[in-house]
Amino acid sequence: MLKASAARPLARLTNTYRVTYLRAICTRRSSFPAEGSTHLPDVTHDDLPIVSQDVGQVAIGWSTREWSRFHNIWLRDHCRCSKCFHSITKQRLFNTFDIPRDIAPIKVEAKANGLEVTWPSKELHVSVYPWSWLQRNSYDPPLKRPPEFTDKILWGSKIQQAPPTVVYEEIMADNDRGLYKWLLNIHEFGFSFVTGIPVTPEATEELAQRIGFIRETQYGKFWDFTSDLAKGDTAYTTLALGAHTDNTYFTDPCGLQLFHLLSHTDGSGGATLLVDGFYVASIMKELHPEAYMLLSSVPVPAHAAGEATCLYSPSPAAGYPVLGHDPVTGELTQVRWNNDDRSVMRHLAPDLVEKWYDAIRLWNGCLTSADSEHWVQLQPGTAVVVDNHRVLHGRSAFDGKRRMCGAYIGVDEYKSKLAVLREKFAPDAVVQAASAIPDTQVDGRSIWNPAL
Ligand SMILES: C[N+](C)(C)CCCC[C@H](N)C(=O)O
Ligand SMILES: O=C(O)CCC(=O)C(=O)O
Repeated sequence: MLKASAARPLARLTNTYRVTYLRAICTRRSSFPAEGSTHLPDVTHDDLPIVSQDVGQVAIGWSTREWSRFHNIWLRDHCRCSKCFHSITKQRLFNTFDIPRDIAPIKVEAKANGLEVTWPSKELHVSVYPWSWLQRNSYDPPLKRPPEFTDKILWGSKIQQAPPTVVYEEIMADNDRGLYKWLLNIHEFGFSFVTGIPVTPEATEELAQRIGFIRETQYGKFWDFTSDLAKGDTAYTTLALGAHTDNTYFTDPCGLQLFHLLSHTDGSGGATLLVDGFYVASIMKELHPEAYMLLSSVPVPAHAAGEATCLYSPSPAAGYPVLGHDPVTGELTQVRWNNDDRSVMRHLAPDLVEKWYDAIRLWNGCLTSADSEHWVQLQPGTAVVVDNHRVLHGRSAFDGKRRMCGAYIGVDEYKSKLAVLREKFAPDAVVQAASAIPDTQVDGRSIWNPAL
């Protein structure tokens, strides 16, 4: 258990690992502008905001109490007229560095479609910024934003009462509705089962490719494996594997991992373990904040060295902390944990060694608790996909002949497909509001898409 006396070594940790903002995370005190400090006002055409020019800035009065200020250079840099922004490729066309540092509008006007700014230039140059886009991107102050997307649903062992599941046929249907449901499951729960899959590697590979192209690694592209050590990894044995995330030895661990048990004969065991790393991290943050901070700041080196032709370790070589956070919002964004693949802990300050081992002991205790573990015996025809940045997986030991197939999908491919399906099935409020402005929707994608 970490004692108060850990404060002194942690002070050194503060310097070494820039723990200042991490400390804010652990004590739930954000050093970031408090999101939601201002309510998102509702702009309707009959009460346009008040706009005015300040020194170097444009001020927008959403209501008597709520104002936003945008720097002139920021507004000019974000012009999305057809001369400044390629409406098909969605790339910036003009040279940001041609903007005079002290640029100031000739005039600013509140129009039904948004803020209209006329800039000094040889030929008339007018920029239009939709009100909803300005509200979404207000930075001075940040305005309360509707939830970017559906929230994550943290779960423990009780998930077995209603595990997220989609039927194969739905996913494979051309209308993409089943595919969207599947990816929403993964976004919300960090995993999803798929039932009704033809029990072949070919059908399973086709299923994986509905999300995006398969991520090839030293284990091959689409894997069809058994306990024959065909590859130099304990996954290719009958051994039990504790809860882990894959690819801790890669700088960029895969985003999704799909497993489909094709057969298991002449033996038993080989049950699949799922643990919601975000759920377990939330418990650690509440019960063991100092341990949480260590797991969030001490880098953990890892390697994959079982193949003569490969010797993987991440960049930087020190690796990454078990718990990764968004440097802007401070939210937990990634769990990286595979104690079997962990390399020599050569970066620990001497007086942190025991504290770090205490921290991972607490972490392991929470991971392996009955409240966290969801065990399931996969059957041929049912696959499981896990978000490898959140959900840990493992398996019990087994004997007999066990054939498992599956694939990795890169995290960016997964998030890109989900974003494209969102455009189709759950268009963003800003995009909807801006669609009234002509020429903003090109090739089915708005130039005001919040992802740009
Ligand atoms: C390719 N397949 C998934 C079968 C095996 C992957 C090897 C697992 C490795 N120890 C890791 O944690 O990344
Ligand atoms: O064989 C299994 O069920 C899972 C193996 C595993 O954990 C892995 O390949 O990362």
